Amino acid sequence: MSIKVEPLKIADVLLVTPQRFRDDRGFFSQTYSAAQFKAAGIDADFVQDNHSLSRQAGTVRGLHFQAPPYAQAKLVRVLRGAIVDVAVDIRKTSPTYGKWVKAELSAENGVQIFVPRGFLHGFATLQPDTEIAYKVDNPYSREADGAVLWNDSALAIDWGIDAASAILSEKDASAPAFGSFSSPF
Ligand SMILES: Cc1cn([C@H]2C[C@H](O)[C@@H](COP(=O)(O)OP(=O)(O)O[C@H]3O[C@@H](C)C(=O)[C@@H](O)[C@H]3O)O2)c(=O)[nH]c1=O
Repeated sequence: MSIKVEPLKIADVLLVTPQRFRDDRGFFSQTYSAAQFKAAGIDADFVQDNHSLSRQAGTVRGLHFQAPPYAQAKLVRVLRGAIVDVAVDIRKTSPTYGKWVKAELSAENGVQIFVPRGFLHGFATLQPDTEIAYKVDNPYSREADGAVLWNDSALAIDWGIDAASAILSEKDASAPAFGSFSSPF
């Protein structure tokens, strides 16, 4: 059993692809192994697993963060359908502050993304009935939960969907602009 780990352009954000053992029945895959992630230098003690379903293609969830002491690293994968997953660097001392990376994750490709603490995170669904599962290394806190506007022109994220028909929660649709956001990291 092995995992392939590839840094994205912001090198702390990683694509992790676990091996799939295929046979006539389908496949088997270890989607998370503490020992292997540790050996690969991925440093997170996950404490909560999340699962969400987005009914319509073009649903956007994000851009989200939890402020310290509830900051969360996330390990995201797709169970059904496909997403474009985006991470924005909001570490104030980082040379890539305000820059983003993205990756396509699908049930088919089995690719996972590791998003460290200190990033905004969001995704857009590319297929109907897309389900994702993700691990986080700090519990949910309603008070620490925050958002930045997903399609802010200052961030200029290429989501690869039709922005005019994107489906958002009320909270995400009215999230503050990046320019008026003060990063807690
Ligand atoms: C994220 C979360 C939400 N909730 C509740 C709060 C609310 O009533 C309901 C829906 O919450 P939200 O609208 O924030 O769900 P959602 O928009 O799916 O939020 C998620 O988006 C992605 C992009 C992330 O990165 C996650 O960390 C999380 O922020 O679920 C929990 O109880 N625990 C949790 O961990």
